[in-house]
Amino acid sequence: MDKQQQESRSSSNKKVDLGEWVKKHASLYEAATRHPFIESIRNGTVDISSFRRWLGQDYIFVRAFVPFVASVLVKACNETDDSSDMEVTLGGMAALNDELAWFKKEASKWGVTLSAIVPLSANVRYCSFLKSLMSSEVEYTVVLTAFWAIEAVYQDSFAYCLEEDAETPEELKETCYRWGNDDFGDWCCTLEERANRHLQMASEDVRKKAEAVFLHVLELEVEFWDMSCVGI
Ligand SMILES: Cc1ncc(CO)c(N)n1
Repeated sequence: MDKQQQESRSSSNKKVDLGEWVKKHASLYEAATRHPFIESIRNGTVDISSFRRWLGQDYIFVRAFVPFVASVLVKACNETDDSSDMEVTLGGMAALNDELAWFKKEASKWGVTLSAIVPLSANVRYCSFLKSLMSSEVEYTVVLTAFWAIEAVYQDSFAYCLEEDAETPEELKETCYRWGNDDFGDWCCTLEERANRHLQMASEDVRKKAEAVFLHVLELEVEFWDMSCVGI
């Protein structure tokens, strides 16, 4: 192998993984997972009208998330022959079925009328970003990265509200548990492993796109939390 070949081989073998990106962009990751809204749930000072706003808006988001996850599933089936990829995404789809039912139940508990919710602008922006990722032009590695980032932010944020020293109000624990539970944590780890595997094999160009999408998801998550606590 000549030097040039060696260099190109070593650059394609360069260790890239999502954990490295979390470290590299720690302040943005922290802004998305330790947002004042999440801190207010964790310390029990949460404004209930903010929580209700978040609940209604997130229901709209999850409805838009379903076709996005379906598009990831289609790409998994078309672009890889590894059945683990299909299975992890299919597991995510199944969980969304439960999640929509849960939103309806939770909304009635909090007196939120889901049919009357108008999406706020941060939500509209996030949903149109999801739509843009559904295009067949967007590589599987890139959408898998986005899928992981979207789920990981919720997992990390809500698990934080369930830590031993958290003072999360009893009536919000079920919500936190929905995303903060260990099974969902394990599933996110599996998704992360799948995404890492594809990132390792990807071209530099696709890795760059995946990193940009990761950052954009974090920004949109921060805006989504911001939207939930306007006016307090
Ligand atoms: C805004 C937002 N991000 C991530 C998730 C996780 O599913 C969600 N429900 N809502």
